[in-house]
Amino acid sequence: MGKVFVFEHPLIQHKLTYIRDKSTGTKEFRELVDEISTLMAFEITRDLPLQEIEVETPVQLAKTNVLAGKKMAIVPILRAGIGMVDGILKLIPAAKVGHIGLYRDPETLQPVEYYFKMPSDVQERELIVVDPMLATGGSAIEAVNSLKKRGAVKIRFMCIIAAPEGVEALQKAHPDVDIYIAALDEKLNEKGYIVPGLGDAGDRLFGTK
Ligand SMILES: O=P(O)(O)OC[C@H]1O[C@H](OP(=O)(O)OP(=O)(O)O)[C@H](O)[C@@H]1O
Ligand SMILES: O=c1cc[nH]c(=O)[nH]1
Ligand SMILES: [Mg+2]
Repeated sequence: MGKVFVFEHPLIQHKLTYIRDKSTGTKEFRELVDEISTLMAFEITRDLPLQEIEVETPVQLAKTNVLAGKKMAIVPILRAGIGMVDGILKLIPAAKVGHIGLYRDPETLQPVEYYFKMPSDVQERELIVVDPMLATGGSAIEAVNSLKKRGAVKIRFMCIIAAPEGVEALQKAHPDVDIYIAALDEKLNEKGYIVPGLGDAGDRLFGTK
């Protein structure tokens, strides 16, 4: 079963409060999503492998660590996932970026894929699929299905707010995928929105409502 990590860092929790607030406008919402994504990237990279090298300090030779150069890619689910990419790239600047276009049909809540473009070596990369919202889990499950179809094997999923229903569904469909969350909310409402949530992440990021 995939592990679930909830990032309870005070800075993340503080910023989350302001993206939930309906009076927060597009500019500030976008900036906060960017900042939260950077903070989450700091937490998610805790297990990156290191290798020991030697450098000469002004005093003497020191054995010290550098990143071992893991191949990574960030995979935003369009549209809303785009809002998380730059914040993550600030900490992992060499990561490649693949895009999956998916929208959730408002009636059926089923995901509809309209775009897919990955780095050519996707099979070798460690992938972090990102989307601010994990609601029913349909979009995340479909995104991971599409990646696995192209041979991806190392996949993690990172979102800002998740509903318990979505976490359970994603764990069941893809038990090999660990899930990283800033806030695990109460439930879904009858329209499939996360409660209390923050509303429609894509609309709030891009000002389309
Ligand atoms: O877990 P689910 O029930 O599938 O819902 C979550 C999905 O819904 C939202 O996207 P939306 O369909 O609104 O598309 P958008 O990003 O273009 O606004 C959100 O960004 C997720 O991708
Ligand atoms: O609460 C929700 C659920 C799905 N998608 C969103 O953007 N928000
Ligand atoms: Mg949306």
